[in-house]
Amino acid sequence: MLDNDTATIPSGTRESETTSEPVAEKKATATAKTRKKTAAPGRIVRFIRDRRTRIFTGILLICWATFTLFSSISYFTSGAEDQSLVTGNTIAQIAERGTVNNSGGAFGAVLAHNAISNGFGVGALILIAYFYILGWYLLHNSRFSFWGLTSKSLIDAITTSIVVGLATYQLNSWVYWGGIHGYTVNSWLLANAGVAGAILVSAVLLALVACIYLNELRLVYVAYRRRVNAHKARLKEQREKLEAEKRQVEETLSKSNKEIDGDINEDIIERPSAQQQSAIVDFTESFIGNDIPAPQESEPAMVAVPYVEPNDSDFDNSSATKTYTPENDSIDAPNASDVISNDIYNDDAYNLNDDTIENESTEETLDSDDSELTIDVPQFDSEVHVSTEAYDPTAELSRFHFPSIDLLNEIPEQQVSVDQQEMEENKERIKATLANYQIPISHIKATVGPTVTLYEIVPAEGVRIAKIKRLEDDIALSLAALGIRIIAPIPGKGTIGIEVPNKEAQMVPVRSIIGSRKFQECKYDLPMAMGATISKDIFIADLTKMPHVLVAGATGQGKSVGLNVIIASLLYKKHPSELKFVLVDPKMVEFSLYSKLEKHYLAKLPGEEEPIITDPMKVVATLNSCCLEMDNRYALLKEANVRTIKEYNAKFIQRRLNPEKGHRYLPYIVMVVDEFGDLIMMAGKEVEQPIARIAQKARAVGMHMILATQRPSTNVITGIIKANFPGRIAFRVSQMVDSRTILDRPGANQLIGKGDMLFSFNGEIDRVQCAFISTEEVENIVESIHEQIGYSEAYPLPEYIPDGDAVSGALTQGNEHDPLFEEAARFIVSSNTASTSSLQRRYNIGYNRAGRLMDQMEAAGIVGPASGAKPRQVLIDSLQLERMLEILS
Ligand SMILES: Nc1ncnc2c1ncn2[C@@H]1O[C@H](COP(=O)(O)OP(=O)(O)OP(=O)(O)O)[C@@H](O)[C@H]1O
Repeated sequence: MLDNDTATIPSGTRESETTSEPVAEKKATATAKTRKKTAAPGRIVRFIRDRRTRIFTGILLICWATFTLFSSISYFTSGAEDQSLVTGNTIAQIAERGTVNNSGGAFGAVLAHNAISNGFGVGALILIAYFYILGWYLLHNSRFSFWGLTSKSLIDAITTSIVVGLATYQLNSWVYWGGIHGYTVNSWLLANAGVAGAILVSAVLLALVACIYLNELRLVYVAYRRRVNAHKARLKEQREKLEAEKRQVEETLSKSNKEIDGDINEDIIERPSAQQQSAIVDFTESFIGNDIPAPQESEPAMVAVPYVEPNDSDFDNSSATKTYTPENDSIDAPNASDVISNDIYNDDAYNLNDDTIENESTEETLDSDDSELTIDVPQFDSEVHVSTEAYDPTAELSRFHFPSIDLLNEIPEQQVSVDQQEMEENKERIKATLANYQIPISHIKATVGPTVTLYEIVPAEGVRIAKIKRLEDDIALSLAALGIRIIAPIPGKGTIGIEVPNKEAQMVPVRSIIGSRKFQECKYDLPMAMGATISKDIFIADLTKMPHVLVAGATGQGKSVGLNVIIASLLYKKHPSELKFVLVDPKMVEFSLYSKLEKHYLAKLPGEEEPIITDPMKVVATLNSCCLEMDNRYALLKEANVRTIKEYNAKFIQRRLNPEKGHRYLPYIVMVVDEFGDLIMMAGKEVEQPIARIAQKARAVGMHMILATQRPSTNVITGIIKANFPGRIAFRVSQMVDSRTILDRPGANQLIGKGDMLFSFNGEIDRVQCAFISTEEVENIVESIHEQIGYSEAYPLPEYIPDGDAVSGALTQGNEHDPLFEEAARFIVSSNTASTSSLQRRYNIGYNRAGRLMDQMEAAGIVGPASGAKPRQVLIDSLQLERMLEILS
């Protein structure tokens, strides 16, 4: 430290050392003295600021404050007895004289007496608090304003002393509650300024304290208001909720009553009186308000008792307003916690068709002399009547975000390769060629597209269109260009089009299509962004309208790119809960990239390892399984009384379909089969049949198919497939006959390749330049989805067991039962309904397998024989079944 100090001696001082020794010595001594003086306060400050000093002082202050607090509290209780001892004696004398009552001993008694009676009265407690706060700050090494805290505390203590002193001035007490200080100040004020003056001074002091703590007071007030407002909002919300629920219950009741009015058989029905009905509403309301009444004999036992059943599907915590049903003959009494849930499914609501309603939990019949209801209500095909919150299919993956558009490459628009001169020359050639055949034209206009330029001709009056059409080859010859296509006439335009390929084709980046406003705002159910038309319009088609698409084109013409664009555009628009793909790829390389989407977007057979199907035999099983899924979906639609998947899902979202009855949200399923021709060659009819079934029927249940093939020959695209695939995409094919197979007309053979395609739907043909998506872009999209949380597994397709194969043969011939036999038998017996469709739905199996199970149960004597449309009879109970299963095993 000293060394350092020496080092800072000014240079002038050092110079003088060399000139005169004695002067230098004097100066050095003086400097050292000054330095000593300045070093001393530095050390003190450092000592005070030292963390250890602060902690120790903090502890000391807190101990001191605690001792003073105890002594002061003790002083208030025992001070009167100690007063004579404390007054006029030193601490040593008090200790010598005898026992003091103060818990702080002689010292505590004197301390408290001086702080309270001789000091600030109860205001002394503020000073104790001051020591606590000070000690706390020091202990925690917190930054604070010492003088601010000290002055505020003093002002508080003085104010308290004066205000309390005035308030207790007349009080005949052993202690000055405002201390000597308060008493003296008030004596002076009362003597000189009167009572008004003394009150005014107290009021001014209180106002001063209020101003000092204004900010803190404001914060307290704001916090208080916030709590009050939050409480009000909560109350309001609860009130609204209760009102909404009450309205729903009333609506339901009135609907049910109307139905009852219509159908009740007068002989056996006692209709509830108006009084009973109002009691019912009250009863139901009290449940909704979580206030569950204990079952009482006089209470009307009637519909709409909310209850919660464990739900094994997506609908955890949902409750159902369930009433008496023929199956359970009773109502499960809810417990308080059960009733908290709001979601209500009530497919079963009002299926009252038996007599007395029983409360199962209490084993008591809820009837009384005047309120027993004997009701026979016809079974309605009751979809739901009460719904609260809509079901959100995306809830399970609510944090899923769609791939960003930035994952797609931004490719600057290329220069259009058709120059003005080329265009003019082509126009002249077309005119000249037509003139050679005496076809005058009144107008010609060119539109430059990404791959072709369209020359639109308006022929002079009286010219026959067929005449121009016949000149296709002549015009092509005169233009010396390949791939000329004549559209005569252009639908809806009244002109004739001649498409002439550009010398250089322009690529259409997928980003320009998917990122376009048209696509982003597109409301199609399954939008396929295809590319750009000749007039550079963005071309989007809705797969649900197609509803199945056939894609054909010679090798290397852009099929795979086209399929990737379709898949990518669907991924950009559909949430994983809304769409599933079944990807079939016999080439094994085209769709392998998508395997990472397994837990988000893919559907596969149970137990299947690979999410992309490559083995032709597995393709057969998968397609058949898709047929089962289609059948199951139809069964669900039928039960829900709707015709399309959209109506079904809408009903399900409104919670009008009970998941416990097998209903579920149905995602669209898009099956993409690449190299369909190879599959037909390998598996023939086995592949064709399920494809034809799906193509014929699956549209309504949201299952759509895209088949791609290099060989658009008639033995691949058979009549039955063609008839059921109205949407066709043709990339370039080598022969006109292939074009005819795929499009029913020539044209695809005149395309120029590299994504140049014809899109045909319902007889209308559009020439489109397919958007280009690179493998890297596909990878980016897949990766951005893969890295997000998905479902626990791929969407399970129903298990498919082929008819007549080894397994099924063994099952039936060798008297061996289906692996599901025991489970299914228990299900049938416990539910007391033996219907094949219920097995189908419950186990997600096909009709054949469910039928086989039923036959096996019939053979085992569990169910009776089939009797037309009626369900079979269940012949045994659970106990008998268990005994039978034991014997069978
Ligand atoms: N829309 C497009 N825009 C620009 N170039 C394209 C487009 N589509 C395809 N191409 C080019 O054509 C090449 C072959 O395309 P693609 O792999 O899709 O052909 P394919 O018809 O699937 O062939 P194969 O049947 O042999 O698999 C691509 O690598 C690409 O260079």
